[in-house]
Amino acid sequence: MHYISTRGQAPILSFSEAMMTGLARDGGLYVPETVPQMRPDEIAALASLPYEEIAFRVMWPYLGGTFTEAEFRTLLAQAYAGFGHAARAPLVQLGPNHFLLELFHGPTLAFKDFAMQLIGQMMQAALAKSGERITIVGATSGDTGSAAIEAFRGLANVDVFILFPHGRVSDVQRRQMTTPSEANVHALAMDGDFDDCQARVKDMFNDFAFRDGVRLAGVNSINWARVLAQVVYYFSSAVSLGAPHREVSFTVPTGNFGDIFAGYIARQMGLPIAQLVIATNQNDILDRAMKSGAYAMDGVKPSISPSMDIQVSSNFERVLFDAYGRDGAAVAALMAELKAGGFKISQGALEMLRATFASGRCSEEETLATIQAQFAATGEVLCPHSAVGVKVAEEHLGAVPMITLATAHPAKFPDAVERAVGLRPGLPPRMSDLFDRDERVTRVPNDLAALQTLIRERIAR
Ligand SMILES: Cc1ncc(COP(=O)(O)O)c(C=O)c1O
Ligand SMILES: N[C@@H](CCOP(=O)(O)O)C(=O)O
Repeated sequence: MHYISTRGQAPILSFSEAMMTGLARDGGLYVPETVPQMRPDEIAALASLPYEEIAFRVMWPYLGGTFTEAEFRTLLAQAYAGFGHAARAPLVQLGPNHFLLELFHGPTLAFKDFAMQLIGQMMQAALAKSGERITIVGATSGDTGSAAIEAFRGLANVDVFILFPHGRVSDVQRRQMTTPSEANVHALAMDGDFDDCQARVKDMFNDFAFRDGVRLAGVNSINWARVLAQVVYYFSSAVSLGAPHREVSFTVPTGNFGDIFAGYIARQMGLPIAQLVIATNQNDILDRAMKSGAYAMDGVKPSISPSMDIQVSSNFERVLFDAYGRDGAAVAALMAELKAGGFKISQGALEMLRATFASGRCSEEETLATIQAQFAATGEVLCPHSAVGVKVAEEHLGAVPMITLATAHPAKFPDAVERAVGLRPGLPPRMSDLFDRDERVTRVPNDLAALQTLIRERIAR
């Protein structure tokens, strides 16, 4: 199994190399050279298996001998042992043909734990073999950062630096990042928005002297292993509703396009997915791009679903690579245009995208109204991101069962939930002292050189 860059100019890597590399050296993202297929009988056999076994069968063909079967099963068991629900990703019914996939039962209460807990295990195992030390630098709009810190805190051979946009994450998200006391955790509150944080991380990867000097690793969804781990719950939920004998559709609250790209990969592998619906908040660049064919930036507007306040949707590059017939030069040209504000998607590529994805947008008022309506109708308390998904899914309901991804626990966004339903969702008991813990955070400018100096100094200590 080999991994190639979406821009066509970087070395071809194995799975373990791609996992430890993060961004490709030509600035692109790694994708599998060919997508492994699962036959209908293999998919049917997943029904009623434990989540970890489904994960094993879905992911194993991608690993190319990085681990033995026994090693990988152990890593999976360790990754999901800390989840607060036996099913890991339970499905609840919202309506006659509408289901909610609860992805917030992991240690930091967001879907990021599914991949981050496993990457933590896989990277540790790889580092134990190589004896290396790495520096993880990640960008977050709130959830990736807390999940990464939880997965890597206290490890002897890893420093983890997380850039988050100052003042633009919820108090719970910020405290999840700033209260761990381990010396290898570095929470950095940066001036700017998430796109700025993500751009600085990519700049660090594109500065080879820095990248090689600190042995930079990435745990954002630029890392293929993140996407791969998220493919699993598309299979687990679809088979529980009758796939492969019955088609299902998914609606995915979308920002950086990683989660829905995982659904796209599940479809490529053979899972019968009728529709993949992109759901955006008021930062609706993806919905506009799907409707108009123009990917045009118009500034990030802070919202009550802050984790999706994103304009530079990193993984869109991965699907563009396929939409442009895997032409790396064409993708590189589009990404160069994006730096100047946007690009026009070619007619052929747009047709491919529209054949695969539908899209919709949810305003702030609609988000609040959806939280309220779902609570009244079903008792389910949605986080604002999941509410964006539910609202857009409702516009796409039909004969095929629809699964909407619930990406975070409502307690991570208590202000928005309280505005909608008048009650403040509580954190699980293990986090009940989150607001009593001391915070440790460094305020940093949106300045590459200053960030690099800080990182070099911290890891030299
Ligand atoms: C709670 C929540 N929902 C949805 C998203 C969007 O996911 P993606 O960036 O993979 O599209 C994010 C951030 O990524 C998130 O944190
Ligand atoms: N919403 C994310 C943004 C980063 O996305 P990633 O999937 O690329 O790590 C967050 O919560 O940080």
